[in-house]
Amino acid sequence: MSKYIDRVLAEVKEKNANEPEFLQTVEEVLGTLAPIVDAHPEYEKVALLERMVEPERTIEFRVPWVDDNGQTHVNRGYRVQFNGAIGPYKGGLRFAPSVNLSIMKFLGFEQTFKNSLTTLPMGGAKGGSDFDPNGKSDAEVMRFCQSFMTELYRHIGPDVDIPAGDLGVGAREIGYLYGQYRKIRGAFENGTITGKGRSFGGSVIRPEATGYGAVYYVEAVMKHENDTLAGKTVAVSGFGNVAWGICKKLAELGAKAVTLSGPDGYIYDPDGVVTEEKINYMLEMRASGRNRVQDYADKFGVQFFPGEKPFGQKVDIVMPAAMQNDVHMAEAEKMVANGLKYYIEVANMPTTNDALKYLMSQPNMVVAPSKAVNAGGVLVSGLEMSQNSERYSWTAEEVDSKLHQIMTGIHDGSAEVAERYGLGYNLVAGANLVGFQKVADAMMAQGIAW
Ligand SMILES: NC(=O)C1=CN([C@@H]2O[C@H](COP(=O)(O)OP(=O)(O)OC[C@H]3O[C@@H](n4cnc5c(N)ncnc54)[C@H](O)[C@@H]3O)[C@@H](O)[C@H]2O)C=CC1
Ligand SMILES: O=C(O)CCC(=O)C(=O)O
Repeated sequence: MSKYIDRVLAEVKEKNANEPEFLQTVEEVLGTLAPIVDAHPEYEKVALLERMVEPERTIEFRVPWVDDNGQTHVNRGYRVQFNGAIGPYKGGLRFAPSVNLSIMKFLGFEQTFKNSLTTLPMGGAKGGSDFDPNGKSDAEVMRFCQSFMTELYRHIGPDVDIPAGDLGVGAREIGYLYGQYRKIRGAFENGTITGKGRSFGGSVIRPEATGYGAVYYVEAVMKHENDTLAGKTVAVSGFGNVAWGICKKLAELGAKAVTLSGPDGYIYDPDGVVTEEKINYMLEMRASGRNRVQDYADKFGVQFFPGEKPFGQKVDIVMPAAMQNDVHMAEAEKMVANGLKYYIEVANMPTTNDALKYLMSQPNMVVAPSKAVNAGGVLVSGLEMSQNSERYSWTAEEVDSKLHQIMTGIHDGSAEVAERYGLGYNLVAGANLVGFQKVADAMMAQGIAW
């Protein structure tokens, strides 16, 4: 690794010692950038990396709300506007008790390179709150969203910053957030939020986009490996929005997800989550707010493994699609022992750095990085922004074909750049190098404005 990268990493560790998730992603990304950074000694003089690891702006605010019993609660809200060099800030909002500044910064940093990979003009941001929508009534979620937006609105706009959903924020929350934004702004400025309902400017395929995009990426991997998706078994974790899109597209293409998971454990369904009834039931489980995957096992009479993760099942493909750091060394060792060939990250940073390195060191394993694999969500959000600007809606075929084409391009572009730098079929390094280069070029061209 270059001396410059080493120095910046050491400084980041010192400055952000209490932000483990942020340090983890910075270490992972910077650890792959030497081929470009070494070829550009001019980066050091203008402190390009030092600027890239510091958010342009971090907003932290109080979110008071009243529950159904009249009791007031206070949560903490965040928006981290990480890097706006290639476009307005763009990235989702996460509502989960685990949300803190470290998690917001890791997600904003990742989002910057992911958005660059999509080829669309979007900078990187992330936001959210330590509010847990699970177990809350609709009215409580609405009051929370209204209070959250009452502060957030002054920091966002169609050319400034465009939030969307992420973990814990789906169509319902986006509706409430946009309703309050419209009220405060006094204008139908729907290009400020994506993931909206169809009746007020949402794009077709946005709910499915992250999962569909991930499967399109897997198709491109299969093509590279002279293999096919049809007939493959897949271990999926999570049962939320992204897992749902994955299951739908896999079923359509003749493969099957055989596991789903939640905080309570995982289910194993040997027939696959392939029928319309099972796939639709995932939506019901998510909407119930119970956050329990055991309900699937009870309804369809399949095995439930309480307190366990699904990664030890012998399958053809593993796709973690729930939380960060779901896969540690113990899970990685099980996958290797099972002879797994395809490890496809979907959730943001689902793998610890030591487990990721271990998996990447296996000669017969293909490892695909989340910032490329899950880019379909923000990509269709970008297409939603285009449609809102045009005041026009594209058809499902138009959106889906753009999604398919760009996801294939993300895979092929990452593979090509990794080969060019002599790294072989290294999709992790390839994605980082492609994502970084565009942001670096834009920052260099814009001077030391930030
Ligand atoms: N929604 C989107 O468009 C995008 C989401 N992502 C990432 O994909 C992942 C999943 O997001 P969504 O499906 O949107 O969220 P979601 O809120 O719809 O679902 C999250 C899932 O994770 C499960 N989960 C929560 N805590 C868990 C735990 N401790 N152990 C195991 N499972 C747990 C929940 O039960 C739920 O099934 C997240 O990492 C998110 O950042 C990435 C790109 C876009
Ligand atoms: O659609 C978006 O803007 C957000 C997507 C997102 O949060 C992500 O890519 O992690």
